Amino acid sequence: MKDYQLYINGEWVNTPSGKTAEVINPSDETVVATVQDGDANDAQRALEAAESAQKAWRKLPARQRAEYLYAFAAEIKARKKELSELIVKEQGKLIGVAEMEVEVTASFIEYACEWARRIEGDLVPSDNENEHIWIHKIPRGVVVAITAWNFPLALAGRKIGPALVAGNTIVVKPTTETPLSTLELGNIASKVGLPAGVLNIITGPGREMGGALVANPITKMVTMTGSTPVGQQIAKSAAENLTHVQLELGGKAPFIVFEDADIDAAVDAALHSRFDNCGQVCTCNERLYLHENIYEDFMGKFMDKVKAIKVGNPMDPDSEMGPKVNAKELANMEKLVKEAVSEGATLLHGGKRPQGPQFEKGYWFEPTVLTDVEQHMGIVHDESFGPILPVIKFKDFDQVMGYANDSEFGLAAMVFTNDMSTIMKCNEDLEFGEIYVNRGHGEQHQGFHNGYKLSGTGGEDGKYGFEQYLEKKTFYVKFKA
Ligand SMILES: NC(=O)C1=CN([C@@H]2O[C@H](COP(=O)(O)OP(=O)(O)OC[C@H]3O[C@@H](n4cnc5c(N)ncnc54)[C@H](OP(=O)(O)O)[C@@H]3O)[C@@H](O)[C@H]2O)C=CC1
Ligand SMILES: O=C(O)[C@@H](O)[C@@H]1OC[C@H](O)[C@H]1O
Repeated sequence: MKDYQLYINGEWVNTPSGKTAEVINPSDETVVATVQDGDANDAQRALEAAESAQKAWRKLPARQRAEYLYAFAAEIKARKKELSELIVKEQGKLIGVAEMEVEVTASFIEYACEWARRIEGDLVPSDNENEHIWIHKIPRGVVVAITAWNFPLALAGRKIGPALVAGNTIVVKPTTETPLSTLELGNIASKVGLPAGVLNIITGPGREMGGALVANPITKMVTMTGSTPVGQQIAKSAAENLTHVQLELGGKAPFIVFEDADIDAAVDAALHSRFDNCGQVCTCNERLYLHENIYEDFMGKFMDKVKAIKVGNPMDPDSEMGPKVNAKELANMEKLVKEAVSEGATLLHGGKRPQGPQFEKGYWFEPTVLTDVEQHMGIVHDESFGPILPVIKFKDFDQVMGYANDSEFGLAAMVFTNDMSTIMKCNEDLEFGEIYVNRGHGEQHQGFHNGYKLSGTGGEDGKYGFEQYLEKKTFYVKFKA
């Protein structure tokens, strides 16, 4: 079993307290590895290393910074087998999906590298004679990245790439649940010769270490992916130094199937957008709205597929759904189902740990479908972030728009219809940052992953996500007295 350390200033070091934390395999509750249980002092050390390294890193031509990151991405791909198996062990993701996650991590970084020659400012005419206005794009300084457990490596790459290409340096604090694949990026940084201090990776409890990273005046930007309550805490703390924040938080995506939809396509998309990665994706189909005239047809086809989902060992290529990430999340699944039934919902399928000796250990939960659900019920408003799907009938466009927007979240929505007028009205009326039409969820790097309301602020990916990592500096240049 490996005992990981902190990666600070290009070296592997222990936290002075000597405290460690265990990382548990969600499939069988065995200990995968230990990590340092770091604290605020380690946060300070990492921030100082990043601050010192940024002075030289920012002076490199962006193209040279990108060369380092292209090599970094290539090494991630070269270690695909090791990294994907580590992701399965720490998070319980299916091996095939973990392999995709490794590819996506490299791809996030390669996409960021494409911006190296596109960090463009403005040359603006002045109202004064013999004067120019120059607006430069410059790096912010030291970035703190705090990540969640559902795509641990990809979420880290999504932030490391743009942060470093833009000329910042970074301190990454992965979640305590799934830190291992992110820590391996320290070995990759050393392998490709990334200058010491440019990338730092530290582990420790979010409240203490994460809180210390956010509150420190060395930190010039915090980019965080995680829950809304923690994101709100980070925003409050960052306000003390007016630190720039980029928050990707919770969601409660509606999946709306209109009467004229392609039912077979909608069934397939609704299934994968709910149950892939055991429902642990921020843009998951968290509530299914079906027009009353296609309800029976849709549900007949949909339930056949739900019942056929093979829950099992994520290392088995035939498995179609693995476990929840930890005991706390599993308990929350059981709580949400119990509450929904007590409010009058019908448990149509699932709702409990699957039967069998292979499921006695681990955090297993069956694919679950709830019907006879009313819009006021808690399951329609509280994010499950797991394999639970409430289903609601609707009569017309206005009713379902009201249902969909009746949420404190505004990250993603999915809509199935072949009517262009309906699509355009959805574009007008839906209060979500990311809308998928006639397909399931799944962002692309050149888009913009942007949450409204309590789903976040700032957004990431694409041109607008890259811009978050840059500050502007304006010069008024009088070139003749
Ligand atoms: N919008 C998006 O793109 C995504 C959103 N999410 C959301 O994340 C949630 C699940 O992920 P989960 O990891 O449980 O989220 P959490 O909010 O619990 O944790 C996210 C990160 O924040 C850290 N943290 C916790 N408290 C603080 C604090 N006070 N200050 C600074 N950092 C802190 C955690 O550290 P530690 O774990 O060590 O406590 C972790 O690294 C779901 O709500 C899901 O919707 C998930 C993925 C993508
Ligand atoms: O954060 C999420 O859950 C999604 O944005 C997910 O993270 C990395 C993958 O590329 C996305 O599907």
